[in-house]
Amino acid sequence: MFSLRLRPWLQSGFQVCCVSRHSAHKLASLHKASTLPQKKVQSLIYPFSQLDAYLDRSVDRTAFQLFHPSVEDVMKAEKLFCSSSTHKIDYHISAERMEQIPAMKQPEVCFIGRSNVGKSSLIKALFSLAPEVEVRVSKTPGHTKKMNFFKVGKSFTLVDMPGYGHRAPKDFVDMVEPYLYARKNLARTFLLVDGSVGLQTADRIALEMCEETRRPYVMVVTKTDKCGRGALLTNLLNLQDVVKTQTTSCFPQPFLVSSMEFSGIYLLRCFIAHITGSIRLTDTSQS
Ligand SMILES: Nc1nc2c(ncn2[C@@H]2O[C@H](COP(=O)(O)OP(=O)(O)OP(=O)(O)O)[C@@H](O)[C@H]2O)c(=O)[nH]1
Ligand SMILES: [Mg+2]
Repeated sequence: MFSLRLRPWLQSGFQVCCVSRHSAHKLASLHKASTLPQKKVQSLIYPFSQLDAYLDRSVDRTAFQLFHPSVEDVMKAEKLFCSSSTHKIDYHISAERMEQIPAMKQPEVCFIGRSNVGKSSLIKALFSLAPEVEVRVSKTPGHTKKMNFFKVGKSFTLVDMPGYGHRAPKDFVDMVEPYLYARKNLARTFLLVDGSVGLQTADRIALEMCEETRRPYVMVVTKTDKCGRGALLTNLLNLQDVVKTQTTSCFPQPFLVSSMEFSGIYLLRCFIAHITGSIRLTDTSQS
């Protein structure tokens, strides 16, 4: 069904990545990345721009570009992700139960998703400008066992959650659900879905759980470097249809990221800075 919405000449074998993994570590900062050709910088900041050309003209693109800040705003947000003596980015605490988490004033955002979907890798990529912050990632599903809190100065807190599904902690639901329902300063939940395999049954269950909480959440499509454009677009359109027809609290724009190649990381930093009230966007009328 979705193939009708892709350009017929799209070959699914083409990789989405535009940057070799070799140079990926240099891309932690947009300042450094801006030495790359303009077109590459654009597609690193706004990953959807790479896919746009492969979509049939009949497809409505609006939802994919709702949050489209200026490069200046993206740069402004980047500063928040750099540690300094007055703005420390630090691991804060780990907890297995809601009662173990102290109340905090600063807004919080959390990352949930299936085991191995790339939650910890995404937080590590977001914190790549503060490499002293240790975020553990692993090839083995079920690696993150507790809710891990990271403070970004006095601006906001990021929470890395254990995954659900394969090898998830047995008490995952007891651990995470009360947090999603009751955490007062939770500004947004980011629900991660693996872009190379698309929406799975466990993802649909998580989506329902997010809907039940009636709190705002956002879909993040991970590992966009891992499959061809055809497969990624098919999975993305499928997800978009689910968001459009079956959700009420989900932000209509899914965020595309590759934590390996930093694509989409700058935009997500800016979105987090924006929704936590940490920056004021200068100009959205042109976007
Ligand atoms: N190709 C590719 N691999 C990725 C990406 N993000 C994560 N991975 C890989 O996916 C595996 C799992 O990554 P994690 O970040 O530990 O996943 P997680 O969701 O935190 O997993 P749990 O803590 O077990 O729930 C690791 O081998 C990562 O290197 C990505 O953007 N691209
Ligand atoms: Mg993890």
